[in-house]
Amino acid sequence: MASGSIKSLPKLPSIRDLIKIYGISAQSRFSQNFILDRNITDTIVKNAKIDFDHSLVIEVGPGPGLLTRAILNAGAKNLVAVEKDKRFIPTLEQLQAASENRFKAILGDILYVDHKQLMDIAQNNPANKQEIEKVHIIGNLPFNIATSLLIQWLYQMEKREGLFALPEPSMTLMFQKEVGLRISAPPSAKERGRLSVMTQSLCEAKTIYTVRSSSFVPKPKVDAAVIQFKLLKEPILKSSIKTLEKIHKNELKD
Ligand SMILES: C[S@@+](CC[C@H](N)C(=O)[O-])C[C@H]1O[C@@H](n2cnc3c(N)ncnc32)[C@H](O)[C@@H]1O
Repeated sequence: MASGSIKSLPKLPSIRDLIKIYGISAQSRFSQNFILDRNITDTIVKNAKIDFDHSLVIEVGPGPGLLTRAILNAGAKNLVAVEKDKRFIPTLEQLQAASENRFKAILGDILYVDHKQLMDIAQNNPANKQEIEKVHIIGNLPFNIATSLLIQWLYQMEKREGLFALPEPSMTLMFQKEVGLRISAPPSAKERGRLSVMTQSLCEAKTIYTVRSSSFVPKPKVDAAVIQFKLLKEPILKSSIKTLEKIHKNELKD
């Protein structure tokens, strides 16, 4: 149920039915593993504790849109999603209409999308009545680009570029569990490695939920973990920018 003056979405066809109606089969080149259980998407959004009243929310890879529906039902006022597979655009446009302008989906690649374009869309959103005060990025990430995307964003966070120039950036992102464990590993953990150090030198990173592989359609080989990131007010290791720069330029392989 949405909070405040925001109305819940009207009754919509189920995601399973939409996938059938549009004849959409999951494509591995887009790392498509869908969540079709509403309890899981609702729990992810609840655990993300997003300040919907003041935040622009960006969703990566909405696909058929169950997580998107959960975000809107929880009260998002300004949600912009980037989806690379054009087969989902008609279903996302239906959701856009049902959301009374609170949601806009664009066709694009999250690795290359212009962050200024996302902010312009959000600022021109007729449902947006106030200044954007914060940004929250959320998504069940396509696993094949998840680590590169995180490294790109850490690099941008350190420089406060693009979306990360907005105040108080935070993120709720789903990774393969083993990657999530590395990202959030404390200093004494066996999973601790470069990804943990780079992430935690800039952000507080913690696992807020785990999802079994059997909850996805099609079922991937491994379970998933949802990690919450909050940018630290003062980065711990200022030298991490050098490592990030090298990785960003593909000079290092993780
Ligand atoms: C793991 S699925 C998640 C789908 C949906 N959010 C869910 O939770 O069921 C990843 C989604 O990201 C999309 N995607 C893959 N690569 C992308 C990219 N580079 N930019 C934006 N979206 C991408 C896929 O088409 C797919 O919809």
